Amino acid sequence: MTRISTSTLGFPRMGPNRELKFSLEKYWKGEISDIELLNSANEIEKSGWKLQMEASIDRITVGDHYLYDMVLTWSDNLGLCPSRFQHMDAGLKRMFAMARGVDGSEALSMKKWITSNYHYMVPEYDESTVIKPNIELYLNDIKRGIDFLGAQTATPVVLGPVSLVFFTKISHGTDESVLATLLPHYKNLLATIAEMGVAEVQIHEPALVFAEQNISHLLSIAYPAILPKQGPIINLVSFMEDIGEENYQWAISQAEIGIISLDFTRGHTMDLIHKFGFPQDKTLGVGMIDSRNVWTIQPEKVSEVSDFLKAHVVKFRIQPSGSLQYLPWDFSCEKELEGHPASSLLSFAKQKLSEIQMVAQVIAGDMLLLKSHADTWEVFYKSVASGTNQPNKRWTEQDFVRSEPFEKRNEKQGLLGSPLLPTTTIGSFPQTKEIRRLRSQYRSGKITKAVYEAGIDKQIAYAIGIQEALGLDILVHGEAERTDMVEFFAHQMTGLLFTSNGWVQSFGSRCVRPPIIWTDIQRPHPMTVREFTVAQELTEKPVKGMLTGPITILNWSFPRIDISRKEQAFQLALAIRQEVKDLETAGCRVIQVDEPALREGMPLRQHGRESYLQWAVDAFRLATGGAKSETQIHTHMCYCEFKDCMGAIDRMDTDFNSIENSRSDNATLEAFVDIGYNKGFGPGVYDIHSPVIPTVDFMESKIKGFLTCLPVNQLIVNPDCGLKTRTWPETIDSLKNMVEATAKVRAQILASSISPS
Ligand code: MET
Ligand SMILES: [Zn+2]
Repeated sequence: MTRISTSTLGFPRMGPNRELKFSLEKYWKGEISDIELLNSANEIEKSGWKLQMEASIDRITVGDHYLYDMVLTWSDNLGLCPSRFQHMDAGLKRMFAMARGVDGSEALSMKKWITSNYHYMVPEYDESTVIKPNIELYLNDIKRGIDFLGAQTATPVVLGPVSLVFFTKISHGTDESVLATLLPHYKNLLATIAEMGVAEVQIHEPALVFAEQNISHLLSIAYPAILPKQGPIINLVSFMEDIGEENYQWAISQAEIGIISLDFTRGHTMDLIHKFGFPQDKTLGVGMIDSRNVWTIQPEKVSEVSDFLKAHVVKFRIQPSGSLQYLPWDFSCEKELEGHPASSLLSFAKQKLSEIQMVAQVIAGDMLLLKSHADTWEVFYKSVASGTNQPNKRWTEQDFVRSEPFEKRNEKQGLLGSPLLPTTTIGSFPQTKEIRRLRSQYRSGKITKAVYEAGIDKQIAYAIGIQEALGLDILVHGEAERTDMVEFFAHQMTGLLFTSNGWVQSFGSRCVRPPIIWTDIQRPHPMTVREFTVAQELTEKPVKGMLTGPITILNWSFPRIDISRKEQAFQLALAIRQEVKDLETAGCRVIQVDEPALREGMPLRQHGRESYLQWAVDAFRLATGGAKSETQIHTHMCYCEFKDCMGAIDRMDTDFNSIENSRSDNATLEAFVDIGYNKGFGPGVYDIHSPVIPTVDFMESKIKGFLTCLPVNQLIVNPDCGLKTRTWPETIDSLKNMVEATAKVRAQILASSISPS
């Protein structure tokens, strides 16, 4: 059997026990120095290299152990720095200032990374930006990689120039002009790397998958200008989707590109190869090991790709579909899952390395190995009731529709006793040390359930007291009992698994532990009714029931790969639907079902979008459609572009929609106005990520601005998102100003000094 070679495209950066998170947080507090931070990061990187070496991976990436985010590091490497940070010397302090803001200089904005729950920092290029590379640290990292792994194995990663331009917000010049400024520096960089003697360089061009946004002219300008005629083989890397016909044809025609790495887990990569062929003199990087899901590859997929490669491709290698950064580090730490029926099929980053080798061996002809892999799946199937076993008719057409249209519901609901422009918040209040201690003591069995619940109730009472004192109109219980808005619900449903150490980076030092859907989902008991009741008994004002929607739970979990996402979303929706009923029975008049991840799950390409939005919105409607007309259903969404899914948002048919708005220059608000959105609407009046207290004037003018395009009875006043990352003093001061700003606008309306449209 010939051996098939293997490669990786990146490894988790946080470390086996989130070491990087803790080092970063110490560094930001000034407790450790630059050197100490770098030493800690280098140790983590080395342990990742070791695992990959032990798994005999042929090409292992180096220079990609980003301390915060790849796009941020690369913009910093090249000196892409907006004017407000230029007073700082290049280096770690400046890079973190760009990520987190400093001395009143607002941080770069943060966006969700290509259909995932990872976030990147948006680089900015303004009139004062001078491209001035600062790559000493990077070259040092490469050198360490070569010393550790050898020049044949160590494979430097570079973020490609076209992607860097594509992701940059350019306020001075054009894509072409910024690209032209960058190219000489890329050329030098690649020449410098070539001199270091490595066998291969990976140029990551994530922008390639945005095939509908025509970047091929940028590619054609960039690549001839930067690639060295001699030196390491160039591996052009893409992930998250196929790269579309135009980009594919461009890539296969580039003589200087020796390897093309494509995603075989999403999109239609095989169709592209089928249609246009794959050149015999190039190597195909077959990204068939899913870097975004913990489930091990299905045997049918191995056979399908294997047959395809034999028929169409001469030279290829096996690799993950993208960086393994979207996965936790090592499944074997999950002692509590030992012996679980799913455990032999779950693979974290370390296990993915063996999976790569397993697949490579099967494709090289080891059919016994394939058989034993198929047997593992069979054993699993025999031991679980899978989603396909559920009876078909679990819902009827009517279950997706509220019993009356919005106008009728609106009449019945009124403003629930609130005045004009009701004020509210998005759900969570500051997660103090005390709350975190309470939860962790309960988790570890140090305190009883009764003591824990009494502690939570104290927090609820405090939150209600504050809201009453501030004069807010629709109150929340504050979410003190929730570590995370998905984990909290998933924990109480059957069919989902939890890890104790399965952390994945979401942004900066923040990590999440996505649940793993392993079998049918059910909700055996009410999940939120106790806390709601405690809160509602303390006040005459309406308390919002607070739920996470089915699409967000699905998108922030690792779903089963052999059951459709739609089926899994509907199962989650039915569970939420029961909760809505129980909240109503407990006297809840307003229920907010959060869907911040609706947009993020939307496929990149137009043709996939419609069907996704169809079932995603259906799932939301299945979750909420059973609510009585008198029950006001709210939703909340944040930190994404809404413009291209407005129809879907309208179809969700919620009574109110509170959305994040302040970081986007009212663009979101305009998008709602443009489609003639006629339901209740709460565009955020202040940015909750900033420690700055918004002034009364600032919010008063925001609200008045909203009133120039929306009728007053359609508006609700709220911050951008939940307040759990803020402190109580900040929260109180900000909300006090928000209520005061609202009161001023109300008074002006009543005195008719402004006439709402
Ligand atoms: C990311 S959206 C967060 C919504 C949630 N209800 C909260 O207030 O934290
Ligand atoms: Zn939010």
